[in-house]
This record gives sequence, structure tokens and C-alpha cells, in this order.
Amino acid sequence: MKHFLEDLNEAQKAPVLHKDGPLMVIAGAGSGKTRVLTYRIAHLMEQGVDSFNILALTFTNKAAREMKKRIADLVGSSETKNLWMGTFHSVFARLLRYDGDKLGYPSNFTIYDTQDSQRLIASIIKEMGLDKDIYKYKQIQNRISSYKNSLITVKAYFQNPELLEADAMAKRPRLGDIYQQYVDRCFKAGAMDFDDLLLRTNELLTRFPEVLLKYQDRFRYILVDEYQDTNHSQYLIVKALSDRYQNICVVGDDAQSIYSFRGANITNILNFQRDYDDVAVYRLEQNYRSTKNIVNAANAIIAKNKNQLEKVVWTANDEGSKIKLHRSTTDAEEGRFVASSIFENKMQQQLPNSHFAVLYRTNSQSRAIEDALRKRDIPYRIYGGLSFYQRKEIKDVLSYLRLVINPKDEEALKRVINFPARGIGQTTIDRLTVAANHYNRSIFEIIENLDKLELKINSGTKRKLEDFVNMIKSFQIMNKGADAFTLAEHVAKKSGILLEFKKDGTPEGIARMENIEELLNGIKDFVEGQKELADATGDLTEFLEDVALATDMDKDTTDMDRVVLMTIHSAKGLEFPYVYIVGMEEDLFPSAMSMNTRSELEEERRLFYVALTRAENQAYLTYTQNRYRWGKLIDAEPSRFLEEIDEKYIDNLTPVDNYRFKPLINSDIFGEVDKSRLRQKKPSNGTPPAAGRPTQDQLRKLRKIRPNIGEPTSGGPMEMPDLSVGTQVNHTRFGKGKVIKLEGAGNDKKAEILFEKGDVKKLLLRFAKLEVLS
Ligand SMILES: Nc1ncnc2c1ncn2[C@@H]1O[C@H](COP(=O)(O)OP(=O)(O)OP(=O)(O)O)[C@@H](O)[C@H]1O
Ligand SMILES: [Mg+2]
Repeated sequence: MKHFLEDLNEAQKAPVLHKDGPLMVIAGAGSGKTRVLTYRIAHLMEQGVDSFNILALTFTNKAAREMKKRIADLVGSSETKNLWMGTFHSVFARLLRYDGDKLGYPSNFTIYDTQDSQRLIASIIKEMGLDKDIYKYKQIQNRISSYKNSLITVKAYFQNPELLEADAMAKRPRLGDIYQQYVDRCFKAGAMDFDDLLLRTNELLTRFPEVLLKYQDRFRYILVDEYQDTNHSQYLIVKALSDRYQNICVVGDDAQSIYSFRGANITNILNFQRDYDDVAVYRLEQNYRSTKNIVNAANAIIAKNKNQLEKVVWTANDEGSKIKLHRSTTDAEEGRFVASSIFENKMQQQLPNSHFAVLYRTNSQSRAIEDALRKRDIPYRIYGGLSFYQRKEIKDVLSYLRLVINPKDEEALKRVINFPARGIGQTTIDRLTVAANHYNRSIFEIIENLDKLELKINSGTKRKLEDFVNMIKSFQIMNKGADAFTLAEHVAKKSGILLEFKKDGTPEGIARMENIEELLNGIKDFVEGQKELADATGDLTEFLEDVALATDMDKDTTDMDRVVLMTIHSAKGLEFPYVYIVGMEEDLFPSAMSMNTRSELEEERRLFYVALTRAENQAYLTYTQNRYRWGKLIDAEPSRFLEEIDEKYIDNLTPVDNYRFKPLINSDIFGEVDKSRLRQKKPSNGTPPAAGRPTQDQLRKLRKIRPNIGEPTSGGPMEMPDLSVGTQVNHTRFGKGKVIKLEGAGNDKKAEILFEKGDVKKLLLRFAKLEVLS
């Protein structure tokens, strides 16, 4: 049998065989960085390093699981159980369960998700009597999160004149007080938010040298994938832990740094050589993932960025077909194109669904794609958006479970104290909150001691509160003997939640019940799975932690053959034979929010590089001329990124006679990106369309300069039907109907139509496929 090192090329072998001391692998997409990391761990173990001494930090927990499996295959042992592997958050949550008590946290601390944090902040803003239009809870949560990731504690905040002034200027002088309250309340509730998992780890390692020493000694070998996207807090943890043995291996690609909006700091990778002594730097150049066409096009795109490390990427793979470019008129049509293209490729090549991925810039773009896939009966799985565990009914059940583990958990308690309704009103809850703040106790403790306190709560309500507390306590007793599944099933029934949705009887209620069933199945699965692990018991604490830290990627179940829909951000590190990148339009991709500075635009370009390099065999780029955004149909122009790809890599699927692929702007001429200039730029052929009839494209561009210019109706995508109120029409998809209202004029003319099937739709006549019947 050949040795596993033979699976690697020479350049990859070097970092795998590298002895002790810091090393860094910098290389482009698909060159085997993750593979090197995996094989290095296998090699270390083969050399006799105790798996107990290895820590690997990955982008998703799923990636960690797959890596573990691969390593077990390579070294043929069950030793991988002792490897600490996972995302920063899950690894350090685990560490804090062991040692967080030194900071005053219980070992069963709750993990607040973003929704919990936001609810708590909203509640604090209300309690402080602040204007919620100025103090927007989501924004405030964002700010607090970024402070924490930069290790700016409340104290540091109040000592920083610049921050104080900035928030005062933004008319939010009380931000620091909210921050203070928020931190206190989380602490009192025995809860950590996501950012705390890193912040508190840092605090622990800084304040308690003996703890630091313990973990330095344990994690003698530390490996980090996707190092380019670590934030300051993560950087410091890695730095501290690796300081003693300096056996730190990081792999990454500066060209794929795409999380700066969440505080990721590209300088961490750029400065690695400065931070450690005698860093060995390895480069990989051969891409094993994609065709020549894709590799070359991606190289050309990223070359437009000024700020980057020099890199070579080539491939010995086939030339492959060109990147296919498709233009449509509306986003719905874009969706239909993607669905039928997937369908055709599947049929022609006999491929499973899972070979196809649709990537987009923002979650809201998925809807049109989903609609089209459903119509074609193509199964898909969507990542992102509201995750399963954030659905109302699921969070309700989970909140009961959280209370069982940690009755101080304020957010969980507020969620379910009166759900299902048991006659405990908001006023009562407000009073309890005030009392809890006053006595510096949790609401649960206040209820336990109602008799001793003089609160304005009548005896009927008091009894209800006590019943609630007693119910939770009965669950706690049960939890001592039962596994997570048995308990969760009992809780779903006894709390009345299942009955509540059953009584509801609407399709929604039924769907919610089914979701709860799904949750229970998931818990059962989890319990079975955990039983196989040496150091796990399958109890409730473990399950809740798993849920709180599950990234979208982690929720794959066995039923895998589905087309994958996700944002480009979450596609990092993955690969698919066919990739569709949709919505290649200005203001969408690059995003309108990220075009103010060169560095923002460069990050968007890196995102495009990440997207394209996910494709193994075939990439599609699609864009539309009109798109619904913020409830309005807007004109869209092709993304500047399209013109940055040399035409020789592109196969334009849109018929040539109505499409001229001309650059709107020439980014070489534009040193700095200036949106106002982009908007006013004349069509690139320079001459106004005086001679002959202007093309659609020219007209669209001109309209942007002089919004009032008319457009000949005959040139539009579709003849506009002549309608008045009462006209009977037939629509290709919705069937027969009657016009009930008309509005707008010219290109914006819309008709509201009542269809025989019962629904009313507002259609833009320029595009509506209508046949006039009477
Ligand atoms: N030496 C090799 N022989 C065969 N296949 C390889 C080799 N090296 C890498 N591969 C394959 O190439 C693909 C890309 O590898 P990998 O995911 O490790 O790259 P990466 O550098 O981590 O990419 P990304 O930057 O996108 O994270 C994988 O399918 C991997 O199995
Ligand atoms: Mg990788």
C-alpha cells in the first residue's frame, strides 16, 4: 500500500514534513492548503505526537468533522477523538466550560445568539427610556460586538475619548451605559454572547497565567485554516497559546480575505512573519480544483487588486469550457434560466443535484432562484437566512431547555414565561425585571422569593408565576436521570407548546408542529451520536452548546442530494463541479454599501475571486436588467467585474443582436472609485445615439444621464398591451383575470389584475406576458 504522503505534490509535502517551529502556507484557491493542514496533522500523529496535544481551528465545524474523518482514514486510528478541532467559537466555548468559573461564570453558562443579544439590548434601551429611533438595537448590538472583537471593554470604552466623541456626535451619548448594562445583564444571567467566547478566553489567558500555561502545554501543535479571516481577538488567542512552543501552522490566502466587515484583519496574515521568529513560508502554486479557463479568469480578476501578496496559480487540469454569461430581463427570468440550465446539465451529463451550487451576494436573492427550482421540482438546500434553530417555535422549545440548565437565563425566561399563554402579562414581567435589577438577582430567583418581597403583583398572578417556576424545577429533576431526547420530548408536551400549535390548526401551526418534531428527531440523532464518543454523554448541556454554535454549514443531514444555495461568504473553502454566480450587477455585486473606498471595492473583488474559484468544471455568471429591490423594480447595470474578465474566457449566451458587451467604465482609467462619476459616465463609444435607432443598451445608459429621455415602445422587451379597467386578460402563468386598477405611465405603467384563481397581482406591463381577451 502506498504511503499517504504520496497523495501530495512536492510543494505540499514540504509544509507537511516541516519539523517544529512556526510555518505559514500562503497560496491561492484550490491549491491544497486545507489538504496540507489535514495531512500535517496525520503526519504529526504518525510521528508519535499525542493527538491530545493538537489543536486545529477551522472555518466550520463540519469542515473539522470531515478533516477528522480523513485523518482517521490516513493514520487508521481512533486517536482522532482526542483532537481538539472546530471553529474558534466552539473550541473556546469548550475551554470556558472548564475554566470560565475563574471569571465567575457557571460551567453551564448559556450562549446567547444574535437574536438573544438584540432582544436584551432592545429591552435595556426601553428600560432606560431612550428613543428607539436613535438608539437602534441592531446597530447598537453591532457596535458592541465590534468593540468586543477589538477587545475594547466597557472600561476601555469610557477611557477612550475618540470613541466617546464619535458616539456623542452620532447623538448616542448613552451608548457606553447601554454597553455597561448589557455586559452586566449577560453576566448576571450566566450567559455569554458569541463575542464573549473570544473576549473571555482572552481575559482568562491574560489574567490567569497558570491557565495559560496549562493550555500552552496541552496545545503544543496549533493549526489554523483560513488564517486571513481571523479577527483581532482570535489572533491574540492563537498568539498567546502558541507562544511557548511556537509550533504554529497557519494556512491562508490574502486574496480570499472577505470578512473585514466582521472585524477580520488581513494584517494578521501579512504580519505573521513579524510576529514569530524564523517563520518558514511555503507557497503552493498548482491548483487541483478547477479548469484552466476558470483558474486563468480568476487570476486575471484578482490581479486588478493593488493590495496583495504576489502569487502564482496554475493548473494541469483540462482547458474546460468557457465561463458562460447570461443576461435576463428580470430576476424571475434569471431564476428560470438557472433552474433550466441546471436541469439540462443534470440530464445531459447524468449528474446528481449536489454537483450544483448557486451563489449570491445577499440572502434575499435566493427567493427568485428558489421559486424557479421548485417549479422544476429540483430539490435544493438553502444555507443562511433564518436558520432552523432561530425559528420561533424551535427557539421556544430551546428556551425551556435552556432554563432547565440555567434558570438565570433572562432571555430564555422572558420568551416562555407566558408562552403558551398562562396569564402572566407584560406589566408583571416589567415589574419582575425592575426587581431583578434592583436586587441584583435573576428574575427566576425573584419569583422564587416572591413571598419575601413587596412587589405589586396580585395573588392570582403570583400563583401562576410559582406554577411556572415549579414546572421548570420538575424538568430539572427529570434532567438528572434522562437523556436530552427524553427530556426534550417531555418538555415539549408538558409545557403545552405542542398542544398550542396543534390547537392552532392552521397550515402554519402544523408546519410549526412538524418543525418541533424535526427538532426532537435531531436531538435523538445527537444523543445516539454522542454516545459513541468517549468524552461525551449526550446530555442536554452538550446538545444546547452544539445548537448554539452550529454554523449554517453544519446542519447537513443525511439527505444530501440537493442543489446548494448560499451566499458567497459561506461558500469559502468549498467546491462544486457547477457554480452559478447570480446577480452580477452594479450596486448588488459589488454591493452599493462597499464602493466608497478602494479597500472596500477590493474586498468585493476578493469575494468575486472566492466565488469563481469554487467551480471545478463550469462557472456561470448571470445578471438581469431589472430587479426587484426594496419592493421596487429598479434598472440594473452589469457589474464592473464582468468587464474585468477577458472576453476570451467568456461564452456569451445572450444573443449578439440585442446585446453588446461593452464596458460601462474602464477601471484602469479610474484611479479612485467615485460613484457619482460612474453614474454620469457617457456610453463608452462616446457618441450619443443620434444616427440610426439607439440600441436598448444605449438607451438604458442614456436614461441614467437624462432620466426623461423617451424610449420607443416598439424597442422594449415586449409590446405593451392596451388595457383599461375591466379588460379581460390571460397570463401565461397566472391564467385568466381582469384588470382592476392601472397606475403609472410609460415604462412604469402597472396593472393590478384579479386572477380567476383568486389572487391579485400587480404587474409591470413592460414585461408582463399578457394576452388581451376582450
Ligand atoms: N496533490 C493533490 N493531488 C490531488 N488532488 C489534490 C491535491 N492537492 C489538492 N487536491 C484537491 O484539490 C482540491 C482543492 O484542495 P483544497 O481544498 O485543500 O485547497 P485550498 O487551497 O484549501 O482551497 P481554498 O483556498 O478554496 O480553501 C480538493 O478537492 C483537494 O482534494
Ligand atoms: Mg481551504
